[in-house]
Amino acid sequence: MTAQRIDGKALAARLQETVAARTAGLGATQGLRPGLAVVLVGSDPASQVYVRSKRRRTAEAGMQSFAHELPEDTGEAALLELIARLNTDPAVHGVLVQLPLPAHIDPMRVLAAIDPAKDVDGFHVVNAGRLATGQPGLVPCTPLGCMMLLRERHADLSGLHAVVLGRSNIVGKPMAQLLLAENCTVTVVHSRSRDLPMLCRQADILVAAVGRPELVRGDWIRPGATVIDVGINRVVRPDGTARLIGDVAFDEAAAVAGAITPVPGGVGPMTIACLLANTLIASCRQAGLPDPDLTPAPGA
Ligand SMILES: Nc1nc(=O)c2c([nH]1)NC[C@@H]1CN(c3ccc(C(=O)N[C@@H](CCC(=O)O)C(=O)O)cc3)C=[N+]21
Ligand SMILES: [Mg+2]
Repeated sequence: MTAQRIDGKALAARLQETVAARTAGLGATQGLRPGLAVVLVGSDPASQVYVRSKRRRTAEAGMQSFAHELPEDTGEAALLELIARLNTDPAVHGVLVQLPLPAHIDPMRVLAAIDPAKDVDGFHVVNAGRLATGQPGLVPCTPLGCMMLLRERHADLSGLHAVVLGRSNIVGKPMAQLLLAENCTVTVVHSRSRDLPMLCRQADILVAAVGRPELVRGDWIRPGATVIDVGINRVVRPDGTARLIGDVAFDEAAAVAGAITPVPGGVGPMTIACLLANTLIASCRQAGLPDPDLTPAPGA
């Protein structure tokens, strides 16, 4: 048996197209142009690549992109001051501070400073609390993208057993909340869990988000399960070139699973498309407009 490959790159392109169409509509009917500010502190090369890619996709969607690149030795106070300015800037509807931050800056303080209405990462405790209590807010991009990928395979998740491997605030915990809201039975497992392979084998849906290259082997997968691989691990080949691998040993898992997302081309592209979707949603709410319809136009 070979699993269905869930194509995140194609789904992300479709979502981005829909977001771009709705963005153009907002401009034409409301004179409103969504704006996203992306803040990068320091010069971590991987972060620079991600941030550049976010800016390019923001512009492609017809949104305004505001770039703020601060030196590595920027103080926490200066960063908080910038966030305060972005919070009150009417042209800015979304604020994203790229993580990780340099060690001398407390990420919790920084995330707490972002206006929850502009928190397009969905990392503010107010948005985390809204998600946990079933109230409308902004949902973290990676788990939101994972839910859209799951919908490619499952019309209804009700009653399915979902196992989330990883308990981070940015993926594992919000992922568990979203699955619970879709009536899954949810188990969250992590590095201290006893017998990880046995626990993962219970999963109709397995979401791997631990950041350990190819931790999940073929014999951890229940036959026919849907596997969502959130891992983005950069590994260097013997010849010195780099490649990306997931948290799941793809070939082994694909031989057992019913459906699986690849790395690259799975969750990663959906994360950025959902960032644009969140920026559009935040813009509409700040303008007092209803949420945009993000289901693709017929034939798209
Ligand atoms: N405040 C904040 N918000 C984030 O959303 C955030 C962050 N900080 N820090 C870093 C992580 C990582 N992240 C990715 C986004 C897209 C891809 C992506 O598009 N990946 C492509 C491949 C890209 C490549 O080739 O390097 C793929 O999987 O196909 C990956 C990783 C967002 N992050
Ligand atoms: Mg991917």
